[in-house]
Amino acid sequence: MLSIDLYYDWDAFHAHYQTSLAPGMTTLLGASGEGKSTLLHLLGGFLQGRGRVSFQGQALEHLLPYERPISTLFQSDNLFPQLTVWQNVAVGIAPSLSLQAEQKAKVSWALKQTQLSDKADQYPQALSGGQAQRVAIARVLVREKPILLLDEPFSALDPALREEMLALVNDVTERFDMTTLLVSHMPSEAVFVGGKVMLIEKGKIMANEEASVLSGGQIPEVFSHYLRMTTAS
Ligand SMILES: Nc1ncnc2c1ncn2[C@@H]1O[C@H](COP(=O)(O)OP(=O)(O)OP(=O)(O)O)[C@@H](O)[C@H]1O
Repeated sequence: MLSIDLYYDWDAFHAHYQTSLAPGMTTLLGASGEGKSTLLHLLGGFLQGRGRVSFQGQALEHLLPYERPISTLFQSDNLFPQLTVWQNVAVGIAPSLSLQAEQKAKVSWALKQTQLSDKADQYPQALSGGQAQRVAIARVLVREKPILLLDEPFSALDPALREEMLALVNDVTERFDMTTLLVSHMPSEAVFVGGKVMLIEKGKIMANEEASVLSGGQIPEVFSHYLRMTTAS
């Protein structure tokens, strides 16, 4: 269980995130500027907030980003352009890139899982957007961190490819019993991936429900305003 009770202030933005996440997929919805990315940055340790965050009883707030049991995937720029695909994954195990035989086998395994074995020697510039994000997912696999944070990583991809990537994340989450938090501004993504859905407004978690509530006949009132806004825009 990932337990969150975090405060963050920036000018007129006063966030107090209070919730807990069970293993599995959770999609974090909310309009622009409501505080989705801020929450991910606080969890990842890239922003300094106040309060507590713990995973399976272990306090995380004093840990540096690389010490936390967390991998983060951003919208873009997840790869090092000067490194090959293989090296971009290997760097998740050892920044020096000097790997033991067993670790090398793990990189090959992760590339196979993400269907990138034939791209191992290529550089990121030669990849499509979807392939580049798959490399980033392969690195997540070798890092073996139990928490995965995704900040709209597939929003630049076309809808079919986006679904393919979401299915891959879903599969990885299930197989490795991960706790995955996906930032999105598309309610349809929450329905597609299943699991839980959270709604954020002005730095507060307003709802944390089964994602199926968004596809049922009776959508909870708390989501109605947000859904009206997204369908209107
Ligand atoms: N370092 C910062 N510089 C400027 N504004 C900040 C900073 N940190 C937080 N904010 C404010 O925090 C609020 C939340 O921003 P955040 O990026 O988390 O929202 P978001 O829900 O992820 O939006 P979007 O969907 O547009 O990415 C914004 O209103 C923003 O003005």
